[in-house]
Amino acid sequence: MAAHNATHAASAASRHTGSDTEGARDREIRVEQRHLNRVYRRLEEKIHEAEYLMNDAVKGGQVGTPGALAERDAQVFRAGVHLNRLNSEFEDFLFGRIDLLLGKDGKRGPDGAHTSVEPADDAERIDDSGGAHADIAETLHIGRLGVLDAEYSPLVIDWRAPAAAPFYRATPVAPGRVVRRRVIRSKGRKVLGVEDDLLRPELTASLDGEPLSVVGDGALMAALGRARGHTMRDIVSSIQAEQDLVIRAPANSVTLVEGGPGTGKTAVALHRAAYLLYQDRRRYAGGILIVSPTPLLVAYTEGVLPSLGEEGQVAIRAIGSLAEAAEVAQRGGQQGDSGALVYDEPAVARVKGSVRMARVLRKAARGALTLPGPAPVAHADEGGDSGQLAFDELVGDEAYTGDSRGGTRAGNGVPDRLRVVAFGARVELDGQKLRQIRQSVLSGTAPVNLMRPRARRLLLDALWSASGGPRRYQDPELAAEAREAFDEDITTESEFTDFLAAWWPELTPRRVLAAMADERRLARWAGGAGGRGRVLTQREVRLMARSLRRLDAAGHGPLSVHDVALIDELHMLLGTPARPRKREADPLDQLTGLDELTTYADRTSSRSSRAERLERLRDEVRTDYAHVIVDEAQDLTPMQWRMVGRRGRQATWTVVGDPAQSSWSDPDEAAAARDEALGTRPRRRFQLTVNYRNPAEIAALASKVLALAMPGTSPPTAVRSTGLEPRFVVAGNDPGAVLRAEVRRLLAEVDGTVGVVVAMGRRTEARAWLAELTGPVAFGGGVGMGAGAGAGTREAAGAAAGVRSGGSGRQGGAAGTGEPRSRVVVLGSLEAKGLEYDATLVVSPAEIADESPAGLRVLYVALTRATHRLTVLSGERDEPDSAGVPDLLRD
Ligand SMILES: Nc1ncnc2c1ncn2[C@@H]1O[C@H](COP(=O)(O)OP(=O)(O)OP(=O)(O)O)[C@@H](O)[C@H]1O
Repeated sequence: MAAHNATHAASAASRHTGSDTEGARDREIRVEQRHLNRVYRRLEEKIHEAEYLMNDAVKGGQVGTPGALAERDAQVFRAGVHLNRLNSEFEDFLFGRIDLLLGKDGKRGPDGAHTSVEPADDAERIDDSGGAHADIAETLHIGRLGVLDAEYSPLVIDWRAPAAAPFYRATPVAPGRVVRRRVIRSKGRKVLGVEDDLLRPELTASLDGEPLSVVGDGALMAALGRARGHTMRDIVSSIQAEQDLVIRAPANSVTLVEGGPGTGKTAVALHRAAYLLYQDRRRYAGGILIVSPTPLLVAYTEGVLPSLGEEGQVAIRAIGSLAEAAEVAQRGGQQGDSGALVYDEPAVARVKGSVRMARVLRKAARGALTLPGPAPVAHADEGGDSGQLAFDELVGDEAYTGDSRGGTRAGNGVPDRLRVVAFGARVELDGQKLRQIRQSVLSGTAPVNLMRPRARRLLLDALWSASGGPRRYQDPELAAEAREAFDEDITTESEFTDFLAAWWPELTPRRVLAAMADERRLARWAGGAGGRGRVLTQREVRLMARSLRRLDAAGHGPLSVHDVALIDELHMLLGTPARPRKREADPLDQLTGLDELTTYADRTSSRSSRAERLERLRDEVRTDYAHVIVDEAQDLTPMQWRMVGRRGRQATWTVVGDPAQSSWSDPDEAAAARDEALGTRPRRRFQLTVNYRNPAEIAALASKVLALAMPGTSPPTAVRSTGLEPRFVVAGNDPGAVLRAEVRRLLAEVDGTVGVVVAMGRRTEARAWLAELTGPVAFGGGVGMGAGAGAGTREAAGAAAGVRSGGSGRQGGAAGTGEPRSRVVVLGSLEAKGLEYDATLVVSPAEIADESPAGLRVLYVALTRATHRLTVLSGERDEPDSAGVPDLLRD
């Protein structure tokens, strides 16, 4: 390659940023418009082809053999899918273009583009004065789907194809063949704008004999400056090189991605899912699971994959709705299918999330066999200690001491004696014998509900012995016959079947969890083997038992986010029969080859509505995903890692997170659980370093908290600056009035959303303070710590998610109307995870920091949510200085 000569940089390609910008821009827009018109003409041809195929197939299948009919169905289906896809208009179907030098070899890939990454040796010419010149040898347009023209030349390259990689990867330091990278903004069939990056400024490049034109300031800034919508947008047109490396990383292992706030981890995770499906659709037909921390973040992000043409095989689930839907959803309650929305207070969350719970649950799953039959529903008082459950006075295994109060039932209502009549004689097993049998069965390792057949067999053996049967029949054959008749005699008697149902009941995870609301019982289950080594302290037992009193005896009632992992663990220990998985065969897999214009979304969207598909995903018990993506991985507790791990035993993984934002108090314990979930698979690590969300002014303030929370950790570099410093205000005697005034101020300053982030325990109060603001305010999903599920409705989650876009909201919708109703969101600090707002108002940093052992890291999250403006409101506890700057945020 010829050496680059910096002295020619100024005279290189013609950059239009001055007064001639508009003319040049219009000219370039016209050029791209012509190309887009060609693309749409080609798409229309494909639509006609598809329609023709469809009609032809329908006609051709009127008569014929079953084989011909099947062929017709396949053809009709395929054509329908085409039509469906082609008819769906993208906001920006075509979004990129790269102009390339001649490649090293002349080889072309399947999409018709040259494959060589490096330029040919003679791609550049050096003139007498040492200046480098080159002709553009190849121009590629990048879009959401690949389109070939009638001669099989590429009109549009799919963004995930190898040929599109240079669009994302090329930098001025390592440009490869790329001379100019262009981002094209279009809506439907109309090109609205172009932004260029020149990657070889030292080169004088020409295209078709004309100097290469360069318009605008570059793709990224254009993308970041654009108004944001109500939900997360894809970043397909401005993926940066370090992000692209993650998106396209090979998936045969574990991809671990770390990066500070706003570095695009969530965006990258979503694009990676789309990329993996494109790369190997057959392999990922097994499904991709994306685990998200909150329903709010799910609602915010779930539109990204459909915008990339993918959704059918990707399930985005909040960690609180990951367990089997039937277990999590409460009947007749507020939760519906949003999963758990209740947050436990930090001390309780710490107990429930700890890996020690696995030992407690193992004991509970066995011990719960001696719970009485379903107790009458008794709703506990949510608020305090007064909630007593119907089975509060009951005791567990210790009841079996041969004391047979009440005939055949122990004081706890569980039978402690079995009396049956066989062959006309009464046969009986006493409490001690029954205990022996139970212990013998429980010495096995099978799930408790699946041990019942063995328990039944041992009971029959014991009854046979007690009846004297073995002594009466010397001849083995006669003995076997008599035993068979004996068993049949007994097992058809209701005494026996009723006994078995009560003595070895089928347990549900909810019921066992609810049983832990009894402090004495829980203390026993948490007692450690042989009374040695208590698993939970007395205080932990008390806290946990109290938190479970929101469930009735059968386990109905709202689950907390942390309860869900316990339910899932119990599900495994009990072996509640799983509903069969309704796995869909991909009908196109059987056809030859996949057309460049189809995706799985095509194939499914013609068959069922999106809602139905989501419903189906929710109903499935999936333990065999092909790839698992964990977002905000730093927040998973050890028990949650166990739950997620069970869903990806055979999977490859992508794990994205930021230790500095972890709300979990014991990162070492969580890391050990994570390692166990990921097993011995090799790891590939990536670091994202650029903050695309926060302006430098806000990032600088947040980095002060980072220095306290994680000394020695470098914050990511903010990519832009607004000149707007964070504002500090002291609440004084009337915090409500000050808060309202500050919110009004922010509403006037930004066009879009305002997120008010408060300590979890302050949410109800903050909501009341803001209720006086004109119009109601949307509140974050979730409910008060340990309180009822008042605000945890789907509507609240939806409303909050709907306005939480973090963009300026100028794109229209309620955010653009100036109505406070849908522009202000009140969130607890834990609910703010992953979200972003145009402006954020953080109320009392000290209160947020003091709320849990991980409080400083939670505060770091709160301070990094704003895309434009940040206000910090301090109370006395914050010890603000004369400028209102709280102690925690001073230098
Ligand atoms: N390459 C990019 N081009 C345009 N916008 C981008 C790019 N990368 C990230 N962004 C934007 O930056 C914002 C932050 O991205 P994202 O939420 O994925 O970051 P994150 O690392 O998950 O943050 P956090 O850790 O705070 O949750 C989003 O608005 C996203 O669209």
